[in-house]
Amino acid sequence: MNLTLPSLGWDDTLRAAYQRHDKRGQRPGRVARVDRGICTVLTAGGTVRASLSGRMLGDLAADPLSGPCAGDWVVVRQWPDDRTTLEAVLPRRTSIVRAGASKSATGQMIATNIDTIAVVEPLDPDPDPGRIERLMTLAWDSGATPILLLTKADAVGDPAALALSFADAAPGVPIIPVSTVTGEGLDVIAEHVPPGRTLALVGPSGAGKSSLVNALAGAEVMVTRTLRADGRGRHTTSYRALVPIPDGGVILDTPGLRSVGLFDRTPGEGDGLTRAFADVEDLVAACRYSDCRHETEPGCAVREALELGVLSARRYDNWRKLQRELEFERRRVDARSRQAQKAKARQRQAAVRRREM
Ligand SMILES: Nc1nc2c(ncn2[C@@H]2O[C@H](COP(=O)(O)OP(=O)(O)OP(=O)(O)O)[C@@H](O)[C@H]2O)c(=O)[nH]1
Ligand SMILES: [Zn+2]
Repeated sequence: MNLTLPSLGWDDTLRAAYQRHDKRGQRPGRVARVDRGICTVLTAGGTVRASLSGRMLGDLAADPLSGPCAGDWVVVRQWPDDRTTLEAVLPRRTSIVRAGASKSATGQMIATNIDTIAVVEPLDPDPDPGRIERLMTLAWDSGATPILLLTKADAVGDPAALALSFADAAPGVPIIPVSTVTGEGLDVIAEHVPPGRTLALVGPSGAGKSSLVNALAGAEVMVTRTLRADGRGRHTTSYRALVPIPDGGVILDTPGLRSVGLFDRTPGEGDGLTRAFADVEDLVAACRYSDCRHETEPGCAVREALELGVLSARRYDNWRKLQRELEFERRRVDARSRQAQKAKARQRQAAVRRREM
């Protein structure tokens, strides 16, 4: 099995974006991983390790999210002295950002250019619908198409019935019971990742993500052998980050992706929550008052659905909780960007004063 650029997702849009970078010594590639500023990039000519160009470093200082990240399509440049630098990041189709855990206002780019994002939840022990909803919010926000994988289907009596009972937690999303023991559902997952497409798995530790990656990759040994054949086999681990599915696309699997939480992609939008809770949003739209707080107001469609049991109290409570979390995150991000703006203004004033002296 050969890893070609098209099998990794290289297409006409990317080709067009690459055009202005198309010079001698430069070529496109896809980032498999980033370790302390060194990027492992898969190119048509093999795997290369690239450091950031001066301009990329400058861009990065101005906007931390502009830096290369696993999944990015990039331009690398080969220098006569055999150094390789990363010159540019091509436009991203989708991205997963983790809310800035500490100082940053912008958050951290975790993975990009994902087409299908699988929320992975085990059927055994009991699945947690709240966790599914949380990750669905993240999945919708990324711009990729979510699917829900209920793993360890072999460990429960009636996986199909169980899957149905979780339909509420993920409206509008394909729900696929899978087992790496019996192989159930693996072909269905593969259908969601045709050649050129990228799949990412998110879910709790122990949900069975590694087992799924191995089962989907199937021909893991073959991949390793191909790597050795091109003489650059020493970076085999890099392929753990972008794993090809035979006759299909690739799986992007990074440690960062495995531990994502909720985040706020674009301050002021929170679109993922709206989509993950499309049913609740529909109810809200049907409330008599547009500023309904769904407490004691007459004509409240949300309360009515709760009383009728159409909407579960659990799901409703989780929706409110995630809303509060996003609101908190948004305020935090706003405060940080205000601080950053003030700091910039002070720097500018100081510069002006220096010139005037
Ligand atoms: N019965 C059953 N067990 C499974 C299945 N898939 C995985 N397991 C078991 O579940 C455990 C966790 O599987 P992993 O694939 O390591 O889970 P993970 O999500 O990668 O966990 P992290 O690496 O911590 O993120 C292992 O003991 C697997 O053998 C399955 O389809 N059926
Ligand atoms: Zn209401």
